[in-house]
Amino acid sequence: MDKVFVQGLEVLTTIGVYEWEKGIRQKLRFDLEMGFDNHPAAADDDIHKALDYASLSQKVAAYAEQNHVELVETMAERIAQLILAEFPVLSVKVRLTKPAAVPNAAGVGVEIERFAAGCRIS
Ligand SMILES: Nc1nc2c(c(=O)[nH]1)N=C([C@H](O)[C@@H](O)CO)CN2
Repeated sequence: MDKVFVQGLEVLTTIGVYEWEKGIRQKLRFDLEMGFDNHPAAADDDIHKALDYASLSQKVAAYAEQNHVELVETMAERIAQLILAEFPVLSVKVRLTKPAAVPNAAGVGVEIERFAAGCRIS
């Protein structure tokens, strides 16, 4: 399956389990990979037939900045559902890193993969 990806999309937002985290903004890094048929866009050299990674990145960043949750799991799930709802993708993989959460770790986080209805390959 063809892919369109967004690597290292950084967003500042309020996220965390602990009280001290609810009054600050922390950096999140999104790595996104969407299953999408790139052939029609390539055949016609037409952005309207492509999955516009700029528009997708803007929507993901705006959502993450404006919506505050406790868990990275929750944010990753909501971002996956947002992409599936708003873009004609077959699948989406969301890797969400919280770079400064654990001292001496370069990053911690989660990775999930979700599929559009009827697109699950087992
Ligand atoms: N599986 C998770 N573990 C933890 C999370 C989380 O979102 N998912 N969050 C925290 C705290 O918010 C942490 O990031 C603060 O340093 C702890 N564990």
